[in-house]
Amino acid sequence: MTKLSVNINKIATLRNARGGNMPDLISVAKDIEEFGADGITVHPRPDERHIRYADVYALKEVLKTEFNIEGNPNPRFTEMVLEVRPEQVTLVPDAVDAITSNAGWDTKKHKVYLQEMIQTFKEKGIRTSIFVDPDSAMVEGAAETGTDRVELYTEEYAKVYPQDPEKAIKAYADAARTAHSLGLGINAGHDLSLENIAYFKKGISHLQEVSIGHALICEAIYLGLENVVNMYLHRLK
Ligand SMILES: CC(=O)[C@@H](O)[C@H](O)COP(=O)(O)O
Ligand SMILES: NCC(=O)COP(=O)(O)O
Repeated sequence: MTKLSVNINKIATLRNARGGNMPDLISVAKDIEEFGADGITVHPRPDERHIRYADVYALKEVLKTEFNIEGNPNPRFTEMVLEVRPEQVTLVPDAVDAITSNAGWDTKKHKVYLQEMIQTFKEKGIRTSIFVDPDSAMVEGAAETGTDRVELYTEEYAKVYPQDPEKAIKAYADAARTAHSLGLGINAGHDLSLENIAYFKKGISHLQEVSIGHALICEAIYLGLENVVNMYLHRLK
């Protein structure tokens, strides 16, 4: 069984668009858990353009499933994660102005830094995961940091999948084999969707968890649209 952690960044994006509290992030997270998801993921960014730091503390109070906090472990992020103590922290090397995550860690170059950060989080009992490209050398570097898991950055898979699924999965299957042989747990995420998730799951053995946000929220809007349009039409009769 692969766990599904729903990334709710986009719910916060929508809420922030009007400055009020609609949709209510906390209620949505609780509902997502009720609907059966295995966890909730958030990725607070320094500009708080979607998830706010205050949201993270509020979520911790109510969540019953696994809480996964993603981000670049700058001092503010690190302090928050250590206070909140989620089940999992996923370290992502995103630049302050990045529109979204766009690369995995160079685990060789940043090995000492990552070792220190991983130890800091693990001392508080927080499971750790390092965001990496599907590159066995980077997975090996991650293993040397002492992390519990890696998260395979799946944007490239999602991009290539529609033209050539076999080509799209190859590097990920190799990287996952390396990770498993080194005793690392395997997570994956970024641009996974209803279209590409089943093939990914089939091709990656020992896939423990996927975190999915952007496509899942788009799909939820689209799949709910006909129903809601009809509910309005009914009220306008
Ligand atoms: C770590 C990762 O893969 C990201 O997909 C992420 O958490 C999404 O962040 P945004 O919602 O800010 O694009
Ligand atoms: N770790 C990936 C994640 O949380 C969600 O990524 P996306 O589905 O929003 O691209």
